[in-house]
Amino acid sequence: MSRPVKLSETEIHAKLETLPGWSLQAGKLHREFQFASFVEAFGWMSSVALVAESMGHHPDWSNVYNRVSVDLNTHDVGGITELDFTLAQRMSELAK
Ligand SMILES: C[C@H](O)[C@H](O)[C@H]1CNC2=NC(N)=NC(=O)C2=N1
Repeated sequence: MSRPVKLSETEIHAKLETLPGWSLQAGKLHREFQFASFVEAFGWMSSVALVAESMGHHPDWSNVYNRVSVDLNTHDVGGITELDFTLAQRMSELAK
């Protein structure tokens, strides 16, 4: 696969307009997800894990009971790329 391209801050802010709930925090795409229960949160994480593995692109995340805190960036280029926006979109869709 070709190396993903690091997006500029202007590009990131423009693309964030289309992603409700997500923001730029400490150079990463950030969102806090909340679910009805631990089982729902963990079930969502399991679904996301399959998507992430198929993309070869993985979230930084942590889970406390029914909440999951997510940060996305592309370690390989030290910034945010289209891969992060694609994963963010899939995460939001799976949480609906
Ligand atoms: C070789 C492997 O595909 C790479 O190290 C992938 C794995 N998952 C990854 N996930 C994230 N978030 N960023 C990466 O740069 C990255 N690189």
